Amino acid sequence: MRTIVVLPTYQEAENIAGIIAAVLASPVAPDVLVVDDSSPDGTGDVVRGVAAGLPEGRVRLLTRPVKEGLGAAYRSGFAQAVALGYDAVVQMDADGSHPVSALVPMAAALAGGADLVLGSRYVPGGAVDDAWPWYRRLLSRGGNVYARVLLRSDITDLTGGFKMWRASLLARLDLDSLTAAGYAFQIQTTLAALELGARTAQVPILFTERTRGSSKMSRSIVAEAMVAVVRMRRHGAKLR
Ligand SMILES: Nc1nc2c(ncn2[C@@H]2O[C@H](COP(=O)(O)OP(=O)(O)O[C@H]3O[C@H](CO)[C@@H](O)[C@H](O)[C@@H]3O)[C@@H](O)[C@H]2O)c(=O)[nH]1
Repeated sequence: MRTIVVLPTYQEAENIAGIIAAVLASPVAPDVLVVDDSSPDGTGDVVRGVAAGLPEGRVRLLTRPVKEGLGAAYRSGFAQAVALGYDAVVQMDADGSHPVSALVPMAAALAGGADLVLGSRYVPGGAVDDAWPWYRRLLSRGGNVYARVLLRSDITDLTGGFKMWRASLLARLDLDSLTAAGYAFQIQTTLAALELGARTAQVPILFTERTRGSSKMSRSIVAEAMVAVVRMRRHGAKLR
């Protein structure tokens, strides 16, 4: 199953070479597409240097002119991944927070018939490491309970950012209508998949706090998610 891992980056120059190497070494043998919002720290240059030393197509870089949020980066990356004809598309953070080892059980779940496999911190065997600040744990847990109750979903980690998509499902999403800029995009895309009748599976993951660089989480991202979930409850994933 031809797989590509989409890595959104903003200021990940310290992390990106290591995460690319770990992904390429996975038994799933994925290619990589980095979606960089013109990071001023030279993330794009690091990616170009890594790609130059590899066979054509193993590592690709999609450069976007300005920082527009996680959702916009994934919309661009997913569209390109689908257009390139891959069978499976993975989304994950580029800071080492998501375990590359989970790609193997995720791929197995997809091969077993799931259309969307979510790496979950909140199923048996899943966890968040102690280094994650307490307020982030509280925000993550609270945000998931809030979203699950309002959206009546049994998906345990709606806000998580580590997922493997069957490309044919991703191609059916009207990505342009899923306009959340920040992390609400994670909830929005999973809800859109459920609205399409997607078969889902959850794989336990250990989420580990990044050791280099900084989170892009912000109050505006949290506020957007709070409002977006209420609108999704009323209108569905497309917010209208
Ligand atoms: N291209 C681009 N990439 C971005 C942007 N904002 C963040 N990213 C990238 O998205 C990934 C996650 O960003 P972080 O800022 O490190 O996320 P976090 O605080 O660790 O939040 C985690 O938890 C959220 C809620 O559970 C998740 O939604 C999120 O994906 C991530 O796993 C990183 O690779 C980061 O470079 C952006 O505006 N543009």
